[in-house]
Amino acid sequence: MVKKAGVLGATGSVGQRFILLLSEHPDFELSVLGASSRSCGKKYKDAVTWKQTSLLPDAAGEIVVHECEYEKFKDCDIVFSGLDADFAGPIEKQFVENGLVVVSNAKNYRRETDVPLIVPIVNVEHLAVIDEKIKLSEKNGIKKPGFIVCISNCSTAGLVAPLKPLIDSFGPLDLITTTTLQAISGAGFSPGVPGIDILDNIVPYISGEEEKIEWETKKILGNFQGQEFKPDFNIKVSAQCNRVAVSDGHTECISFKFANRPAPSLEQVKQCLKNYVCDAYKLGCHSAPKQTIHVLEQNDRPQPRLDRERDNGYGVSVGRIREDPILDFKMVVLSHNTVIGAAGAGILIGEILIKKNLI
Ligand SMILES: NC(=O)C1=CN([C@@H]2O[C@H](COP(=O)(O)OP(=O)(O)OC[C@H]3O[C@@H](n4cnc5c(N)ncnc54)[C@H](OP(=O)(O)O)[C@@H]3O)[C@@H](O)[C@H]2O)C=CC1
Ligand SMILES: N[C@@H](CC(=O)OP(=O)(O)O)C(=O)O
Repeated sequence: MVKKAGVLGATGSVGQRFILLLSEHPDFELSVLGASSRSCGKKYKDAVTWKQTSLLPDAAGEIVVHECEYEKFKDCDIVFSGLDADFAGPIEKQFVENGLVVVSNAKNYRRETDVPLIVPIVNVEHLAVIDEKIKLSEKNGIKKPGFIVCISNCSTAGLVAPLKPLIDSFGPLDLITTTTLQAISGAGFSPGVPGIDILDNIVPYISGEEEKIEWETKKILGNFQGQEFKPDFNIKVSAQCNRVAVSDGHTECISFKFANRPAPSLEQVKQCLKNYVCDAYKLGCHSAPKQTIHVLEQNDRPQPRLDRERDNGYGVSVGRIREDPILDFKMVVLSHNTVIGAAGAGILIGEILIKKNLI
């Protein structure tokens, strides 16, 4: 059965990507849109400053935008949130308390010990916590409890995607370093990155980003007991983040060292990444990438403009895999920040929730 979907923050960078991905999606019907009081009461086509390279879908353009009040969304089976993090906290909390299922891009609840932080091509197993939550609520007489699932930071998604299969095959990592080259769309549209700052330039600072990558990686690569997540604090992660003049697609130069000796060979690392099939694909999810990790052998790839659309933006590209004279290996990773790093991840999580009968 097709599920009714709402979108919070529908006019923003992530929200617009949600609109594109939900229009003509076989599992979801786009039904309610929410944004700030600046947009509410207007048709979506009049409220939004559309910045996607695909045209605004006609049907979505006619939907009237509401304020982000849960009553307006009460018929939704799932609500995807692309809200500005300054406002997401209380809004999403109120939605969950009133029985709604929220899949959020905002950072506000990512560190809660009982909230799954999901990269849907990496740690689907963490959704077991939701299963437990639902069973417990049902025992207490609550039929359809609300819950929230958080989507990770976009650079964190690109980092953990190739590392998880390596950990599964060769054991834990000891050290990880990443230097990011992040696209402009990652900074959102209100106000967004001013042209004068980014043209002919690189900005070597993104507020809060390094801390998020360093912490979220440990939760996603960690475990859970009962309903509580146990981040893997044994992994040491160091991130340096830069904004570059690219529209979409975050690039990361990553180095890493395994905890166990001897480390695998270069060939074993490449083969492991090539062979990885994510659980979402095994579940038969519509948007799951057929090839989760694209291992590129050309010396000058991946490149954002050429490689970000692999598997419709749900696949991650990895190139220049080589031995590292300080750590074990280094490589360059490219992931689409608003697809597998944000809205696409949300949609894929929604598809997984359906497959697992959690919505
Ligand atoms: N861009 C990316 O690649 C990624 C973004 N994220 C996260 O996703 C979220 C959205 O980011 P992004 O799309 O880039 O941000 P934008 O600034 O582009 O969009 C923000 C959205 O929030 C709405 N909004 C702002 N204030 C309010 C309010 N007071 N009440 C209700 N709605 C409000 C805006 O509506 P209006 O147009 O009416 O002002 C707009 O729809 C953020 O939490 C961000 O950190 C996460 C991963 C990646
Ligand atoms: N900070 C990211 C996007 C983002 O908003 O991340 P988060 O959801 O972790 O706040 C970027 O600039 O590219």
